[in-house]
Amino acid sequence: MASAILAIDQGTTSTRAIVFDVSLNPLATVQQEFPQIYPASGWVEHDPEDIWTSVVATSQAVLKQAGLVAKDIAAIGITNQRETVLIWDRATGRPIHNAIVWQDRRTDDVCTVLRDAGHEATISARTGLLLDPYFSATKIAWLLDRVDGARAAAQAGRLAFGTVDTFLIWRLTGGRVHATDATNAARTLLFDIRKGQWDAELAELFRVPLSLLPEVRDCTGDFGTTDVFGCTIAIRGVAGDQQAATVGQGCFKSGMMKSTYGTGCFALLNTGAKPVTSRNRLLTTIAYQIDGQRSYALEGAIFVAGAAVQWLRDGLKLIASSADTDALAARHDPDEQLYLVPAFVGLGAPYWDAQARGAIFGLTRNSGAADVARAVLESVGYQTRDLVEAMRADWPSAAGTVLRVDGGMSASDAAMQFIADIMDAPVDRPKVMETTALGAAYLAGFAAGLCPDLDGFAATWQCERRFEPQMDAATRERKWLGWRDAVSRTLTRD
Ligand SMILES: Nc1ncnc2c1ncn2[C@@H]1O[C@H](COP(=O)(O)OP(=O)(O)O)[C@@H](O)[C@H]1O
Ligand SMILES: O=P(O)(O)OC[C@H](O)CO
Repeated sequence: MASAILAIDQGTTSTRAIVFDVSLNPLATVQQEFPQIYPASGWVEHDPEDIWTSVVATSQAVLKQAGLVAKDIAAIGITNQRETVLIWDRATGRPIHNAIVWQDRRTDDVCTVLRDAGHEATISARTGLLLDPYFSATKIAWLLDRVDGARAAAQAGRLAFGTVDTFLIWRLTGGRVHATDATNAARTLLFDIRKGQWDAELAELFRVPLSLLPEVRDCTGDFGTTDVFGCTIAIRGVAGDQQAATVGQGCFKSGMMKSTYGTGCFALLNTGAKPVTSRNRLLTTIAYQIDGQRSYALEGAIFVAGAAVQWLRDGLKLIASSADTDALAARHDPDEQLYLVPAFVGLGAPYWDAQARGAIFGLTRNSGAADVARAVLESVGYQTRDLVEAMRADWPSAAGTVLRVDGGMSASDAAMQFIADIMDAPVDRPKVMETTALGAAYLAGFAAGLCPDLDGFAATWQCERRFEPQMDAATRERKWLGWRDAVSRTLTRD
């Protein structure tokens, strides 16, 4: 009898496949990085075939590593980098262009035009999002306008759009299923998060034909079956990666919050069955949808967290591996106070300034590599506090909330300690750090009738380490004011 669940976590810089047993213990993990393509300043693309081959290769390898075969897999869960746009030919399955990645800023001018025309309030009220190139809609229109013949082909119904989940489902099912889940749909700027359906007026405003869009299902929906791995396996769980991490962290009660430190950093605060409108430029999003019931979250999205560590490694070549960051930063001079504002692709929440660019402040002749590394780690803490302050202002009952952390960069003890220090609040790191994949596996396992209900699953969450705040109040305040000043100097608009 099938006794395991395969989670596919298709992230921004790498794809992971993880096999869990039905008690949701991880049995094996295989990870593969794939190339980032930077065709112009502020542009970021992925080759869809790199995404696809990395998914197939890691899934096959993880089965082998766990000593399993395809018929041992009861269900597949898929979780993915969100907002990233793919368009493909329905007849051939061939993408018409590289994927335009969520970090890509090429459609900033379109967003400015729409904002100046006064559309942002309506768009925000319906989608919970803001007019920023981060989201999918303007990227879809860019592809339709810039790829030869694409708009005509779309109008003739020959093309399909999808975020990465949808593309993978299409490929895995051999083109039989064109579907997404509500959490991914909620990131497109085309989805009414209160009604739970595509919004025809927004589709017209963004010039996206409705015929391109996938069907929207529950996170625990039926997404068809795949024969790619040697026998027929059901795809039963789908969620955007930040929402999957919210599930994997067991943040099901209103007031619970998680923050994931991968390429970027995304904090989600569960606000329950009713969407909360932010007055502080946070996003309102769908946390998960099960049996047609939506739970909502306030989200703070930061574009650069671990990506700044990658910059230390690949750009500045100060470290050989991301894991070396803490050791280098530990050698920093406490009298040096550098601030790195990592606005490499603009700034996300709560600033939303696509034109801002990164800067380092406070350099002296004594500043060295260790000080820069320390500034990278601290930048993640400052940005987290930016988000949490905005959340507390929007939703005062968030005040006593403990932050549950995960993602590749949560392995950095120094970064996690600094987050606790600068927020003056405890930070909990779970035993299972692969919470994104765990969330996808749980959704698939629950849908397949193998896993307990939400409360039963939440009760299994275990803390690996709690980081308690240790910084004195005066230092915290001084550092915080320095960060606010540094950010204000990088902003290009109020
Ligand atoms: N020990 C570490 N210290 C600091 N950063 C780390 C560490 N390990 C991984 N990272 C960073 O975490 C990020 C990868 O996290 P991951 O969750 O895999 O991201 P994504 O899903 O966005 O691809 C990379 O940017 C990497 O530099
Ligand atoms: O792939 P990650 O973990 O960097 O997450 C990316 C987010 O989903 C973008 O919104």
